[in-house]
Amino acid sequence: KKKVSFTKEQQALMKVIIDAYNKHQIPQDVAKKLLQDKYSTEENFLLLTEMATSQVQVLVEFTKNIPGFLSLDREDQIALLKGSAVEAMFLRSAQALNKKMPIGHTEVLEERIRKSGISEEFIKPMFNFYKSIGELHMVLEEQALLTTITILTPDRPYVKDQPAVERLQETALDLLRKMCVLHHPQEPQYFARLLGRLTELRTLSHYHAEMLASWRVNDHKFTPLLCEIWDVQ
Ligand SMILES: O=C(NC1CCCCC1)[C@H](C1CCCCC1)n1c(-c2ccc(-c3nnn[nH]3)cc2)nc2ccccc21
Repeated sequence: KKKVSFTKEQQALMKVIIDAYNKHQIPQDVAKKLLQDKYSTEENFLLLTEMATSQVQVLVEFTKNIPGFLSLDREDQIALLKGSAVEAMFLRSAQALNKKMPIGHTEVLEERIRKSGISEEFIKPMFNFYKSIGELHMVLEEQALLTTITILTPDRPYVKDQPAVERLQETALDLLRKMCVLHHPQEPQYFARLLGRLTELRTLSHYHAEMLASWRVNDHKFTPLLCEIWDVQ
């Protein structure tokens, strides 16, 4: 069994990120709502915009707890949030679908999402991503670090001081690499597989504008915050 040791700084960083990740869960559980009732396409679209709006607020609070994030140039902080919001939403959605649920609940939830009103052509890549995340059986630390690494992506549009972001991301990557060895000792390629999901996530988020437009609703209404962060309307 490979020995994994963490420096004092890494232990402190992990605690801060886990506390922030736990604190900033989505207030009410969208999966529970979807399991309770069947909603119309209009209601589902409204639910999506409400959940996504609260998730962006949660994401902003979470990033404030990432050591070093608030020391970045303020415009770069905004560029990182804007650049990662959709990816963070799909990561959270994947975790919502892959959470342990009573027998049969996951299938009902999956069906409700397939029939929610999003057009067929996007269901496949979206569920492929959800399944590939589920197969990894990430522990909480890995989920929190993966979200952190997604936020701290240096090559987002309009980021001026990329090296400063790279330094922060590298710290989180070093920690994630060790976490993977600790929690998945039998899978030496696990860390590489995890990072491979970020490529799939970026591809999925390229479809996002089209996905939104494809919902069969009369009026695609968004909150002011989503208009800002999703570049819509
Ligand atoms: O609310 C949701 N996700 C929140 C999860 C927590 C973070 C913030 C987003 C949506 C549901 C909305 C209501 C209709 C069913 C889907 N959701 C999605 C989903 C579906 C389509 C788009 C999308 N984006 N652009 N066009 N469609 C995004 C996300 N995947 C989910 C997997 C598990 C649980 C819920 C899931």
